[in-house]
Amino acid sequence: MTPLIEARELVRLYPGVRAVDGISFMVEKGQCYGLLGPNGAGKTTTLEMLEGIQTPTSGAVYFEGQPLSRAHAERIGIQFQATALQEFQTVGESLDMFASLYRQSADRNELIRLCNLADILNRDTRKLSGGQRQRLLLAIALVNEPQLVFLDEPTTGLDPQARRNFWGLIERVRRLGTTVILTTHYMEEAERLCDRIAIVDHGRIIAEGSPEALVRQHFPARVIRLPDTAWPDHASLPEGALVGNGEIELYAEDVSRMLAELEHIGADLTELRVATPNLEDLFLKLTGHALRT
Ligand SMILES: Nc1ncnc2c1ncn2[C@@H]1O[C@H](COP(=O)(O)OP(=O)(O)OP(=O)(O)O)[C@@H](O)[C@H]1O
Repeated sequence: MTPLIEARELVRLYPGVRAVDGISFMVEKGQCYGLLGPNGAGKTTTLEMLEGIQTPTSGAVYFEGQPLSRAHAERIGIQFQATALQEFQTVGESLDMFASLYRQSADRNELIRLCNLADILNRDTRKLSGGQRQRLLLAIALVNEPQLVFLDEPTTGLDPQARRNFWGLIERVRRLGTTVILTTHYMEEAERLCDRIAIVDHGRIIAEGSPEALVRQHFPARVIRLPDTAWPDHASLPEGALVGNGEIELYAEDVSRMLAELEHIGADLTELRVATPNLEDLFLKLTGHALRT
């Protein structure tokens, strides 16, 4: 199947900076694809090349197998990090103004319902909370009923509740069949929303795949911890076990089997914990530095 959009060997140079250094990936119709990486990794620059806003220094973007052109602009929607909303406009007026820029526009009432804007339609756009502003910016990105919507760090700066609400909204947009490409530096966001992610660092993709598969591939073993007092005196510790700070740490690729063995030797499992590595751990492992630096 032809991917909806494809980045092929994208490079973007600025004076003294290789902002994007050879990025390739494909996004299928209906997928949610995430570019995950720290500040300055090259996510926004990559997105802007996919959107047609920036010209690659080399490489190319293909939309349904064709080189990206102006004709594709009608089929994409963009939620910018900081779209300058017009002053002295209400939410409703702002929506109408953006809708008037396109030949085809979404049903107004459906868009208002989808993005939960009914209660703030008459509010001045300067008086919106962070979450309300992001909802309006998303509605604006969807105003032309795009097949593909780009969200650049859509929840940066939102409080945890507003972030979760926004995730619910993106899930609704996906259920309508819209393809989503987003950038984020929240691994929880990528894990929750994305079918596939590319981990970007220094302008390159250092790992790509579904969040679960990436974590499984790089961390086949789960960490099992239990207090050292829980270990029966007669039993010897398995190879590779670590003891310290009053705890025993064991590694298991098959957690159920390890639990059965522990039960068999008579270990006290009351305070046992199983730690599951996440994308943050993966990022640290791959790059040697934390995601939020
Ligand atoms: N117009 C520009 N001129 C010069 N350098 C730029 C320009 N835009 C971006 N850069 C540099 O390119 C690199 C990648 O920036 P980019 O904004 O794409 O990263 P990012 O991953 O989106 O970061 P953030 O999460 O902060 O938005 C950075 O080093 C940045 O300083």
